[in-house]
Amino acid sequence: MTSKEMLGHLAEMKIPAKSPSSTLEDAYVSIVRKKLKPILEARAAEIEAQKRAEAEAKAEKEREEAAKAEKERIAAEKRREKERAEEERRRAAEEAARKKAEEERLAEEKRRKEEEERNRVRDNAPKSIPSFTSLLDQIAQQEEILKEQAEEQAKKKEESRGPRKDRRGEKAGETQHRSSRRAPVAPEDMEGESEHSGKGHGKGGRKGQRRGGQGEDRYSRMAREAEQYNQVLEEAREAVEEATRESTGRRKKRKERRKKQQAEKAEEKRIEEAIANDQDLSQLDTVKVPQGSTVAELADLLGVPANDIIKRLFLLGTPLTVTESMSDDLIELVADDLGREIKIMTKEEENSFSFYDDPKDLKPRPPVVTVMGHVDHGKTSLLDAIRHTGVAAGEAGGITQAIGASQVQINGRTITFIDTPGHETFTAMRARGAKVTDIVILIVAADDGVMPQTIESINHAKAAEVPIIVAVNKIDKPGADPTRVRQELTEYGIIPEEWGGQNMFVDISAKKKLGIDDLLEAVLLEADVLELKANPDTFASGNVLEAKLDRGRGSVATLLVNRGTLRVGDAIVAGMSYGKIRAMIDSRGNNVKEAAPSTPVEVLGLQSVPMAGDEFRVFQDEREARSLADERALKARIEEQNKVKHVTLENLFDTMADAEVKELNLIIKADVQGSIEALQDSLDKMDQSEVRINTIHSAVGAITETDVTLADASNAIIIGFGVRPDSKAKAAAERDGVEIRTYSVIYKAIEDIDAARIGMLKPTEEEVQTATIEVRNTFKVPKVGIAAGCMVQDGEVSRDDLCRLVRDGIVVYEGKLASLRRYKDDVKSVKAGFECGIGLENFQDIHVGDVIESYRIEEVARTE
Ligand SMILES: Nc1nc2c(ncn2[C@@H]2O[C@H](COP(=O)(O)OP(=O)(O)OP(=O)(O)O)[C@@H](O)[C@H]2O)c(=O)[nH]1
Repeated sequence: MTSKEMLGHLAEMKIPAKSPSSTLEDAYVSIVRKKLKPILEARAAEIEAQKRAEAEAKAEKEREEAAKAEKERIAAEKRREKERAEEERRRAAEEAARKKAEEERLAEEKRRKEEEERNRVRDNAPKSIPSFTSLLDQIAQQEEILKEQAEEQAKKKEESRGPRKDRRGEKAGETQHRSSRRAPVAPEDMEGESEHSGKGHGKGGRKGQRRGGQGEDRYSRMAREAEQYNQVLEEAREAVEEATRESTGRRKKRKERRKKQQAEKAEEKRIEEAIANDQDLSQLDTVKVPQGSTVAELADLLGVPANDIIKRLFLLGTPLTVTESMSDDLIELVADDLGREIKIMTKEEENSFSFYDDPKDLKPRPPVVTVMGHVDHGKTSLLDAIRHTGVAAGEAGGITQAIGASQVQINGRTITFIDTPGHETFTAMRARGAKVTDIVILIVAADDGVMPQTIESINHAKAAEVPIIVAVNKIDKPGADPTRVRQELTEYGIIPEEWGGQNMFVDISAKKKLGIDDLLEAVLLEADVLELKANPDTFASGNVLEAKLDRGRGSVATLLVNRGTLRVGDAIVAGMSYGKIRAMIDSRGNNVKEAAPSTPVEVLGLQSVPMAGDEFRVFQDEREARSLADERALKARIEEQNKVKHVTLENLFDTMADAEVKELNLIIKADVQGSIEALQDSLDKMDQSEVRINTIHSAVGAITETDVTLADASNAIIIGFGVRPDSKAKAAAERDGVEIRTYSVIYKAIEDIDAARIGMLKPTEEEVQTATIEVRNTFKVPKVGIAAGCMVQDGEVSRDDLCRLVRDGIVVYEGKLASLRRYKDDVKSVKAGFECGIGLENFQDIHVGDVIESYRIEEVARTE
C-alpha cells in the first residue's frame, strides 16, 4: 500500500505518525500488523487474481499470435510452392521450346542440305553417282507411264462394267471372258513389260508375265508392278541420300586438306623464287627469337647494332643493358619498331626440328590415334576391347597411370593407339597426347552424356587441329541415350555427319564388344581423308611419349617415330639427352631392330632421361648428337639460374608490396614425368591467396647436390616423389639446412603441402635415419634366399630398424630387415666401418652397388 494509505490507517488507529519518514515504535508495529492483516490479505489476493488474469490474457494472446503466424507460414509456403511449380513449368516449357526449336533448326538444316545436295548431284554431278541419278530419272519416267496406263485401264474397266454384270454366272463364258478382256491391251502390255526387263527389273516383269499368263487381273497386276517400282524408287532414293550424306563430310575435309597443301606449296614457291632472285632470305623469313633472349642476342638475330635496340628500349621507357633478358612483349615491340617480322620461340618450339621431304619419297603411314574422354566413360575398356587384353579389370583405382602405346591390325592395315591417362590431374599429359596424334576418338558414355573432361578433351583436340571421331559408349546400358549425346555435342561444334556435320559417330559398347569394328573402320576412313604419309627412307625423328629412370635398365624412353626409320645403333638426341640406341622393344614386348613411321617403341641407351613431349632425331654422327645435347643442357642450366634470380627478385617485390603474401618455393624431383605433372596440377589448383607456391625447378631423376644448391639459393623445399637424395645431396642438405621431403604417394605430398600452407602441419612422427649401408656382394642363403654382403658406411644399423633399398637414387624397396648377421651369427646391431650380412623381408632382387638406408620412426611431442 502507498505511504499515504498507511498514514490514513495510522490516523484511524490513533497512532502518532506525521509523515512517511516518521519512526514507529515496535509495539505500534505489531498492532498495525494485526489490524491491517485482513486488508493486506484481501489486497494480496486481489493482486494475485489480477496477475493470474493478466497471465491468462497474455497466454491467450500468444496462442492467438502463434496460430496466426502458423497460418501465415502455411500460406507463404503454399505461395512459394505455387511459385516454384510455376517457375518449373515455365522453365520446362522454355527448355522444351528451345529443344524443339533446336531440333527443328537441325532438321530443317539437314533437310535443306540434303535437298541441296540431291539437286546438286542430280543437276551437276552425274559423274559422281551416275547409276543412282540415271536410275532415278528412268524410274520417274517409268512411274509416269505406269500411272497413265493404270488410269486408262481404270477408265476402260469402268466402261465395260455394264456388260460384265450381264455375263455374271455364265460358267462356260469364263475363259472366253478372260481372254477377251486381255486381247485388246496385249500389245501395249507386252511393250511395257519388255521395257521393264530392259531396265534391269526383268525379274518382276517376267513374274508379272507369268502370272498374267495364268490369268491375273490386269489392273491388279499393274498396281502390283507400280508398287514394286515404288519400292525400287524408294530404295534408290535412300541409296542416293546415303551416298551423298557420307561423302559430304569427308569431301569437305578433303577439300580443306587440299587447300592447306596448296598454301604450303605456295609458301615453298615463294621461297624458291626468293632464292632464284638472290633475295635476302633472312629479310623474307620471319626471324625466330628464343623466349627470354637478351638485348645482345636479339640484336644479333635481327642483324642490328645492340645500341640501336638499347636506344629504342630507352625511348619505350624500359632501359635495359645488353646482357639483360627481354620479355615477350618488349621483343615484339622492338621488332615492330624495326619493321621486322618475328616469332617468339618457346623452349619446346626451339628444340623442334623441321625437315623437308620430296613428295615422291612419301609413303602412306598408319594413323596415330588417341582415345580421350571423361573419367570412367570407358577409355581403358575400349583400348582393352581393341587389343583383347585384360587391362581394365586389374587396373588399380581405375586410373590409367602413364602414357603407353600399342598397335592393332584391322583389314590388313595398322592403327597406332596412344593410351592416355584419364584422371583430372593428368590433364597436362593428355594435352601432349593430342599433339602427337592424327585422330582423336572422343569417348562419351551414353548414360552419362557430356561431362567436364569431355569438353576439355574437345578443346585439346581442337587446339591441336586433330579430327574427332565420337565413340558413344555403353549403349548396352538401360539408360543409354545416344541421340542425347549427339544433341549435347552439337553445342561444342561436334556435329554428326548424318546431320550435315564433319564428325563420324559410332555407337559402341566397349564391355560387350559391340561396334568396335565399325569404330576402327571409321578411323581408317578418316585416315584415308587425311592422306597420312611420311618418308621412311631417312634418319628417324619423332616424339618422346614417356620417359623414366628404370632400375637396372637406366633411362627408358617410349618414342613415337613420325618420320624415317629408327634403328638399333642410331645416335639420337631427345631434348637435352643423347645416346646410342642399345635396344628397342615394340608395343608387344618384342625386341626389334627397326621402327618405321607411326611406330611406338621403347628405347634403351639414352644417357639421361628426356622429358615426355620432347622431340627426338637421329644424327649421323654421335659427336654431333652429343654436342647438341650438351649445348641445350648448358642453355637450360643458364636459363634455370636466371629464372631463380628472376623469381627471387619478383618474390621480393611481391612480399614488399603486399606483406600478407608469403612464398613457398619448391623443387620437385620424381621417377616419372607424369608424377611431376600430376603434382604440379594439384598445386596449381590450391588456394594460393595466403601462400604463393612456386615450383622453381622440376625434373625426373634422383635428388642431387645441384638441386640442394638451387634450393639453398632460392630458399626452397625439395619434394622427392619415388626418388631419394644421393649421399652428396644429403650431406649438402644437412650442411645448408635445406629440407628434403620424400613421398611414395602423390596425395600424401599434396596433403602435406596443403597443410603446411595454412600452418596446420603438425608432425607426430619423424623418421630418424640410423645408417647408410652399401651392398658389396650378394649370395644365396638356403631357405632365406638372396642376402647382401654389406659395409655400414655411417651410423649404426639395428636388427629392428626399418629400411629402404635405393638404386640410382630410385627407391626400389621399402620394408623391414629379415636378418642382420656378422659372420654366421645373428647380431643386434652393426656400427659404421664394419661388414655385415643383410636379408630383406620378402625381397630378393638385391644388386651390388645398391644402398640400404636404415631408419626408425620416432614420436614427436606435439607443441600444443
Ligand atoms: N555397361 C557398360 N559398362 C562399361 C562399358 N565400357 C566401360 N564400362 C564400365 O565403365 C567403368 C569404367 O571403365 P574404364 O574403361 O575403366 O573407364 P576409363 O575411362 O578408362 O576410366 P579412367 O581410366 O579412370 O579414366 C568400368 O566399370 C567398366 O566396366 C560398356 O560399354 N558398357
